[in-house]
Amino acid sequence: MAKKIKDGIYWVGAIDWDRVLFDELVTLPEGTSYNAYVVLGSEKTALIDTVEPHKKGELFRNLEELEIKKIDYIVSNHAEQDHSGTIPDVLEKFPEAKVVTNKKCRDMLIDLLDLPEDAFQLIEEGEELPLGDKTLKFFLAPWVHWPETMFTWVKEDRVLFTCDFLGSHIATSELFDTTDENRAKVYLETKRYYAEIMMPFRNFIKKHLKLIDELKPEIIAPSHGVVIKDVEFMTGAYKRWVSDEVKPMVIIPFVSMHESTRHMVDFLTSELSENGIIVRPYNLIKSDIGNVAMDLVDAAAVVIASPTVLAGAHPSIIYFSYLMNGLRPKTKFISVIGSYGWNGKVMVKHVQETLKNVKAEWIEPVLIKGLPKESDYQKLREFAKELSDKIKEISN
Ligand SMILES: Cc1cc2nc3c(=O)[nH]c(=O)nc-3n(C[C@H](O)[C@H](O)[C@H](O)COP(=O)(O)O)c2cc1C
Repeated sequence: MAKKIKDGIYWVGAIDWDRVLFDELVTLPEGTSYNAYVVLGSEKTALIDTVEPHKKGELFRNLEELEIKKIDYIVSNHAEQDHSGTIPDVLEKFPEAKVVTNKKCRDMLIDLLDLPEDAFQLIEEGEELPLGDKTLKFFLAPWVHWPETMFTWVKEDRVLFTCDFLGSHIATSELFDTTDENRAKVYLETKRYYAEIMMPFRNFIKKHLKLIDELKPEIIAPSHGVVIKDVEFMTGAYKRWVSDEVKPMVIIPFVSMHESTRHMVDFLTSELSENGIIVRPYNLIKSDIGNVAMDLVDAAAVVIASPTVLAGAHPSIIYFSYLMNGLRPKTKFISVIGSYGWNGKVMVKHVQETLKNVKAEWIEPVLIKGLPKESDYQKLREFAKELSDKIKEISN
């Protein structure tokens, strides 16, 4: 069902209620949506992005419901197929339409969708495209996810289409973020989206949050999840996430085969809490990596806890470390603890090599042979004290 955002601006996307995994990587506890929009000017009609190809039927039904007979422009804000994948079908149905995007996005769409070069109309940063009584304006937003991403602004209505930026994976029949049912979910799922997708680009995002402050949109319409009316609340949350500030919190992602490392984790957890630090131990065998990523957004420290396995760290620890290395959180301190049978140093080296892009201060690891004994607990107590003091120092 098409949904009205403002006069002449409609949501025409699709809701994927039971999708559980995105990019074969990211879990979707709330499903997701692919938000396409139409902007009906007095002279021209623009479609803003499309939907995942398996949902194209819903997009076409929504266009029919609005009795759209002609599409002049298909604006592509981002080349990824969950937004662009139905462009070839739209072009087939509306052959007179031009795909409007920047040069980089055009080149990517040609590669990803095998579109012909003459299907495109290129725009530059700040260029305007008149639709009659409405005008589109384009802002390039390179690396606000991919290198070709851009935003589309409807000047007269103060609506900003930001594609993945400020989006959230939520399937809901409610269009806006303003219902009580949506509010709680929106904050959480927008943070999850930031953690899993946007965190590596936090320095680029800072610049584009400033652009949003300048534009002062009434409505932000991203390409996943709900349409945002409470712009200040959501950009305020994003500003905190991309800032250099951290919470006095330690995440302990851990694996333990025979409980030795787990005893270390339990002891460290209680020591750190006694020192007034928030602690989140995550058993990686049972945890949703998205929840861990959400805490990576603002935790001051990460202590990775692993037994030595096959002359390295446990594979689940390496999976996590690899993701953390790619997500590049603002974590200030990092360390490793764990139990070994005959050589624990190889485990530490394995983790450190995997985390080479994380720019945090390394705290001396604590390695224990077999089960922790009283002298080992003393080492962990000292480790907890050192870490807590460092965190408190930067929190004041
Ligand atoms: C499959 C397997 C492989 C292991 N490989 C190593 C190894 O390469 N080097 C080592 O020092 N210990 C190795 N160990 C011994 C464990 O590191 C040791 O038992 C440790 O205390 C286990 O910690 P946990 O109780 O937290 O699982 C291995 C143990 C298992 C079960």
